[in-house]
Amino acid sequence: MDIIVENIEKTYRVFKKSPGLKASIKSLFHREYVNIKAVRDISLSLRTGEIVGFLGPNGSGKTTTMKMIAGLLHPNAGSIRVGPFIPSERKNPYLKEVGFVMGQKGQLWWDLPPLDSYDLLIDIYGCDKSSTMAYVHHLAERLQIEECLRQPVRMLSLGQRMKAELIGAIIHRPKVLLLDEPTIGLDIYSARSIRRIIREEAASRDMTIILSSHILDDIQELCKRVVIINHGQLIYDDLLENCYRKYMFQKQIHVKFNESVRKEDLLYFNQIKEFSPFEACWEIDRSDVSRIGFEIMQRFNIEDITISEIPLGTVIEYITNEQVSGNGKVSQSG
Ligand SMILES: Nc1ncnc2c1ncn2[C@@H]1O[C@H](COP(=O)(O)OP(=O)(O)OP(=O)(O)O)[C@@H](O)[C@H]1O
Repeated sequence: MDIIVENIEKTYRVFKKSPGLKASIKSLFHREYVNIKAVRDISLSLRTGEIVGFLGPNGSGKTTTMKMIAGLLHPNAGSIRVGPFIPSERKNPYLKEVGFVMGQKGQLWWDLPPLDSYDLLIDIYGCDKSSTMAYVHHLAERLQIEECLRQPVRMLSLGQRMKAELIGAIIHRPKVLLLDEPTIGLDIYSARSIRRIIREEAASRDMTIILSSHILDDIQELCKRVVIINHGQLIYDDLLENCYRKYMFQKQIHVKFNESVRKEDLLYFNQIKEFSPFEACWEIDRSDVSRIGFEIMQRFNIEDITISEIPLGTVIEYITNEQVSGNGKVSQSG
């Protein structure tokens, strides 16, 4: 199912109360509100089956945008269409096509075992009971949480709970999946198995997915395209490979020294990105890396040296800073 978002905006109206008893009493008679502009004029389109990564600092408006696409919030301006549906109308046929995982907030009932919640969800979505339960067990086996399905959710570990939440979010085989920090706080094995299921399920039915994550492995493993949101605005939209290409002409040289060094004594001073007396990191043009690496090794008493690509996190940081300072243009993937 395709998703077309045009010029959406969302402002929250929040009750403002100053601290103290006097202010509390005053607020009983005179309430003051402030407006928080969470999303300002975001436009975006996704083709059926596309998986797009949402990146951006905390509070930049990613969750708010996803909630509007899910139909949980109404935009103050602009429009959203998902396939033939307008999400904010919250019609049942749309709700049956969309799944939402919120890493910070579960949809499973806390005191019930996941199986009981799944039973209720099967009724709510009107799914066929036996084939859906077979699907649940198939997913649980692949996620290795079969033995957890009969324990109350509150007794599960974070990783087990997130896996159970993912099953709950896709139990009705939605065509659109919104994932907001699905691997937050998980160990690498749990995060990896969640990513594997998302990838396989997406491919098996051409699911359109928006994935918001601060875990860059999630983005690198699952998304071909990334969107960066900052202060409620979309500031970048392009293929992930183009993000890399933009900074591919450089590599990083990380050096650990055996003794303390002074920054001003180091070579290629203006290409140093990080420094502490025992460590330094340079960003150097690819063609100069071996020559400069060799010079550093000859000149200093070195414990360790590594040469690597610029990490995605750093690339994203550069792109965000560039867009904010007005040096770059928002890219648009076709
Ligand atoms: N229910 C709400 N009521 C009032 N303000 C809200 C509400 N939800 C979010 N906000 C505010 O809207 C802005 C955007 O928040 P949002 O949760 O969309 O950001 P985010 O990019 O998802 O952040 P994070 O990466 O931390 O999850 C923030 O300033 C936040 O404080």
